[in-house]
Amino acid sequence: MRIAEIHLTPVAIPDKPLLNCKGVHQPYALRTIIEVICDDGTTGLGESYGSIKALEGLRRAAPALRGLDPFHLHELKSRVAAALPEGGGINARTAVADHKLTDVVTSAFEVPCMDIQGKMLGRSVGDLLGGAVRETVPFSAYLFFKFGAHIGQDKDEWGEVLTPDQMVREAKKMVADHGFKSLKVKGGVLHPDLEIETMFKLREAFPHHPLRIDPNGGWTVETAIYVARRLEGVLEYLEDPVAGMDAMAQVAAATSIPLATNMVVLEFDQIAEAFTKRAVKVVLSDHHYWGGMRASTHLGKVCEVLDMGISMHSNSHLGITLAAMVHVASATPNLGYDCDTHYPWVGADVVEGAPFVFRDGALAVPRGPGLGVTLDRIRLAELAALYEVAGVRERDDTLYMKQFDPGYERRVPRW
Ligand SMILES: O=C([O-])C(=O)C[C@H](O)[C@@H](O)C(=O)[O-]
Ligand SMILES: [Mg+2]
Repeated sequence: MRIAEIHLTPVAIPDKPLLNCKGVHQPYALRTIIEVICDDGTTGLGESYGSIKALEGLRRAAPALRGLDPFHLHELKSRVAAALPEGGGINARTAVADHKLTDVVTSAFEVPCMDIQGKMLGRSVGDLLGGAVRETVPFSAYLFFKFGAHIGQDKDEWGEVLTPDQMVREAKKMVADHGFKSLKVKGGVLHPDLEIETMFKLREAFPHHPLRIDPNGGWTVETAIYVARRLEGVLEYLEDPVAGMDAMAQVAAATSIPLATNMVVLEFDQIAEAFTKRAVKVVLSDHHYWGGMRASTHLGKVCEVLDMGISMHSNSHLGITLAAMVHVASATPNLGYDCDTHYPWVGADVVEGAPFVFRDGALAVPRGPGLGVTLDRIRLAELAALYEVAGVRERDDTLYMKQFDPGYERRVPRW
């Protein structure tokens, strides 16, 4: 059995005007849907970034994968590395949010290859990753401050969320809709004192929910230490309060709150430094840039050995990604925190039916062979058509923010 064909379909998904320290989400988030078809007709599904750089990498690598045995995942990586242009090779960082293009592209094709393997064997991807150690995977509510509406559109169902009380209202809706048992706030948006007040109000409204805040490196070391001192005993972890490993180490030394990251530890080479400098206590995995689903479970093992915790990062995504995330989470024994997901913010999908319904904040691990999801061609065609008219080709939260506030400047740190 060999790979015969690969189809790459960029899609646009309607998104909400969610705020972060760089700006605001555009009306559409971009993804690429990947279909890998073997010579016997077995098809594997994947989902990755939709940026120009990622698409370019996927398009370059795809022809080099023809003839590959879908079980040969080491060869997959070497073929991908060889197919990417110099500078996009194994050691080069890229515009894909600073991730190695080789890892991004390898991962994008590893998922459909493992979907194919599972379909051939009649086993789930979780089984191929060592077997699920849990039948359901818990997620946290991913809470955002947000504008009430996109430019030129009517107010969305969530309305404006720009105050601590409005955030509590958003959290109540998220929890009522999906039953989440922990709460993550995207911070770095309002003045830190208001974000501290937000966390206290969430604590009051949800006395038993673990809480986290993630300003994406948007605070100075001084601000981060100030916030951490105020929130001692309130947070389960503080995610990327500051930018850079040394700054993280400075903050870590000043607080007992564990620091988590998806910004300073993005690849295996960075773990030793984070460990030595005691900069990070919890690493957020993400199969899209850690090199795939298998690599993500290996990351779990490394964290276990180093006595670090492991959690899971997300970006705006659809159901194929969610299936992969759930399988990885199910097969990572030491995953000790509820995973992130943007899924509740996305009002569309490309998979058939509604396979992902949160119960008590958790998703059942799909049982079907492979990933356990089926492509809905009508939905795929709709989102592919949306990509053509969306007018968005790159994520640029700052550029879009300038449409709301022409004087807005991106500053890191912001506060
Ligand atoms: O944990 C994180 O850093 C993220 O989820 C990154 C995302 O890009 C988030 O900041 C967003 O969607 O605005
Ligand atoms: Mg983060």
